[in-house]
Amino acid sequence: MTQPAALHWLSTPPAVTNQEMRQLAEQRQTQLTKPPGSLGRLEEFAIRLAALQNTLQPGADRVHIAIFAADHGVAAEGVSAFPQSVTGEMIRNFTRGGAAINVLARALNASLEIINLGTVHDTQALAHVRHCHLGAGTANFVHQPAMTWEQLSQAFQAGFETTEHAQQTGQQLFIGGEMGIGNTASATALACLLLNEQPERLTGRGTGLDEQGIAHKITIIARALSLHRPQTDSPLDALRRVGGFEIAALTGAYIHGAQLGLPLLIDGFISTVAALTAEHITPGCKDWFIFSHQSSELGHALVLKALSADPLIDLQMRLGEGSGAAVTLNLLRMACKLHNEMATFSEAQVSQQSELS
Ligand SMILES: O=C(O)c1ccc[n+]([C@@H]2O[C@H](COP(=O)([O-])O)[C@@H](O)[C@H]2O)c1
Ligand SMILES: Cc1cc2nc[nH]c2cc1C
Repeated sequence: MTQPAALHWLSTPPAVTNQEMRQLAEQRQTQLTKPPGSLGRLEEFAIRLAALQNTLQPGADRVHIAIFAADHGVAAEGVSAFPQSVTGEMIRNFTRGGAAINVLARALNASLEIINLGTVHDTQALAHVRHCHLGAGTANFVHQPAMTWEQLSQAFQAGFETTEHAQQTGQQLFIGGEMGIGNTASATALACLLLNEQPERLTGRGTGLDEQGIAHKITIIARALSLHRPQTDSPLDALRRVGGFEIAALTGAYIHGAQLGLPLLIDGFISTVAALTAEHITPGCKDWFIFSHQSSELGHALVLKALSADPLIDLQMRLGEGSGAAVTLNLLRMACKLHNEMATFSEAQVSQQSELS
């Protein structure tokens, strides 16, 4: 089977960012009571959000966080430091409020949604989880494509619905997160296909492999690439062959968010590979991405570079769950407050003239 007609929406171009609003916001920054440029990158964050939100009063108060979870067939190859059962166990933890992202979402007063795209252990009995069961995890991509076209299409649909709902409920910003044991192997293989890279340059520790574990993970990814590389004919096909359900759903959420003109705060390595995939499938999506942090996963720096991204912070985090993005939210909120609430030189009757001019 080839690409299903249900994916026709992927060819809708991303929304256009408002350059006039960007100029107005830049102008306002020069009028605020501070030496020009003295708020450093905070100035750029507010200017960027003003252009994306099409307003001189940008904000990041109404934020929706969606965590996409799924299992990976490639976990059978011993590519993670943790057993596959942890994906389902962490979904239960999310529903009980005990994971890092629960704590952050509460502290930030952000809404949090958990979507299970397909795990080995059934979580149907859990309340507060959106179930989109596409299978008991993906197939092992060392031997065959991870997904069928139908599964890929359904994962995209789950992502599409998530950003559609975020937009309809008036969110100012969207954070996508992921959880899935084995998904750094999947994201690494996908980045290798999209960027024509070798796995040695991108493969990292994930949840905590040692050097021997990393060497084995590289061998597994290299084997998968030798199977899929000659047959892969598009970024969408690359995602179907070596991606995961949650990576596909995130990619769909990003593409539709960009089409809607919803600013998207991108988390760590796996989320950035989904963002890269979105940009390869629907060029121009990256105008809507704000890269939150640089993860300590080896491949993240290279994938960020491929997107010409300069993330807000580097705290050497490597958790996933949207946690790095959530941690940067207060920076964006402060940037917006400063932009919106500081007095201008004329309002405060402060001399704007520099001695040098
Ligand atoms: O976001 C990151 O940069 C990141 C880096 C390494 C690991 N993770 C998380 O760890 C899990 C994948 O690690 P692994 O070793 O099982 O492939 C998955 O649940 C991710 O959310 C996340
Ligand atoms: C415990 C645990 C929590 C996580 N959250 C995201 N990925 C994870 C991986 C593990 C192993």
